[in-house]
Amino acid sequence: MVVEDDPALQKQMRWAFDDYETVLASDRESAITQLRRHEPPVVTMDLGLPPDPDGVSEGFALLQEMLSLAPDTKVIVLTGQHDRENAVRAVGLGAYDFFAKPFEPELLTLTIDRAFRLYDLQRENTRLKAASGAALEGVLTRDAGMLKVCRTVEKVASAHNVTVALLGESGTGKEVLARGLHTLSSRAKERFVAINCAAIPDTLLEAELFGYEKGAFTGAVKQTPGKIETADKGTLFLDEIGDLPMPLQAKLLRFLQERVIERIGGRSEIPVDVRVVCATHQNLKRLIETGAFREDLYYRLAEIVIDIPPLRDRPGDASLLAHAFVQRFASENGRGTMRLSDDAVSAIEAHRWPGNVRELENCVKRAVIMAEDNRVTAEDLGLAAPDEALEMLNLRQVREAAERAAVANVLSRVNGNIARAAEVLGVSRPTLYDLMNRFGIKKEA
Ligand SMILES: Nc1ncnc2c1ncn2[C@@H]1O[C@H](COP(=O)(O)OP(=O)(O)OP(=O)(O)O)[C@@H](O)[C@H]1O
Repeated sequence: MVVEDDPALQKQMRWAFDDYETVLASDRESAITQLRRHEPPVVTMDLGLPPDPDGVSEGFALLQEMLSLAPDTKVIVLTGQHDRENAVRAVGLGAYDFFAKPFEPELLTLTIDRAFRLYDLQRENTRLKAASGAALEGVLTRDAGMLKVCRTVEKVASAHNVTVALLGESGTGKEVLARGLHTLSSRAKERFVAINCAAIPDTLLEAELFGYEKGAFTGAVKQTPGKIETADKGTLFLDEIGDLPMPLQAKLLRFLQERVIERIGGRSEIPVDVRVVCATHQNLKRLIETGAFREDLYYRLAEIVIDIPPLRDRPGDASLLAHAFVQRFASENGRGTMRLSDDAVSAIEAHRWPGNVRELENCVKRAVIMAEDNRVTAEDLGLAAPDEALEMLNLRQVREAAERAAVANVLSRVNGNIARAAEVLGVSRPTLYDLMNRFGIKKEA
């Protein structure tokens, strides 16, 4: 798409880019309409657009609107000569590149070619990721919320000193994500050391975390480094951090501030370089209110907070995971190929899974052993088969329901304005009328 308000220049650009299919727009409104309708991979845009052709306010407003509607679009901003400031600002906002006017068409074409290539590669990458089902090593999901969590983990991984708090119900995959984070980080070659603060008695936890010198207490027969020290250069995963007793909270806070530890009974300070990832199913904010968790420690631990959705809020994931677990346990148990019956899949999708992925994993493990033949039924899983027939869920029906909801929603938001609704939905007015007819939606309703 070429966004340019000067008709002569518009024509010249269309001619210069005749290798591409080009759509034109001359102001913000028409550009957004075209963006919605054609989803152009690459956009060139002038910053000076009416009603502010000599300023940049309209151009920047359009740039931001386009990138929030279609973040993958590669936008090349055309600026005035020597207008470095606006060029840098545009790239800072997410523009792909900038070019000073007047431009040489051959040079701009090279940049456009590159933008197309990048767009295609990113598309392919997204497609491959979706196809393999592996959003992050060890993490299976197709749910948008969970995929977003994975993207956040990927981003945070490269900031190798930032502490991360993973919050979510039991069994949602906090440890899997912590391991994924470690594997993607520059610390991947070093150790990933996990410790469950709830599983170790308070009296032993300090020794476990900080280590001890020989003779520090009865039974301390030899010098022993703690988990923090063992994780040096790597990642320390503190699971169930909400269960850390108060005195140890103070000690952990001191470590996070100073980055040195002292073993129990030791005299020297040992510097340790670790990234700390912690997790809990508890509500830390509430623990802080009741005085059970230190607020200052929370802010040290939770530089980045990642909320993990429970399995019941990830539509489709339960059956995706169940199919994968069936394959894994069938081959581990030497049962060849096994599959889930239709009623089993329906029952899995209908169940609420209070214990999340762990509960599902255990349920499938047991069912694979219990199954009479190579089919795992709802009964093997110990779940009631819901009445809902599988045929109810065909794609056409789902698509139609989604289309109907979108049309109705947009129409009510634009107060029945057909032209505006068609624009937002990226369809022509006749198409919108067809859709309304088909779904029996009235303009006024
Ligand atoms: N998205 C996923 N894909 C594949 N396996 C998963 C996924 N999420 C969790 N699992 C598996 O489910 C089990 C529980 O996951 P994990 O131990 O990471 O949960 P958790 O949130 O740390 O649980 P807890 O709070 O009880 O410690 C593990 O066996 C893990 O391998």
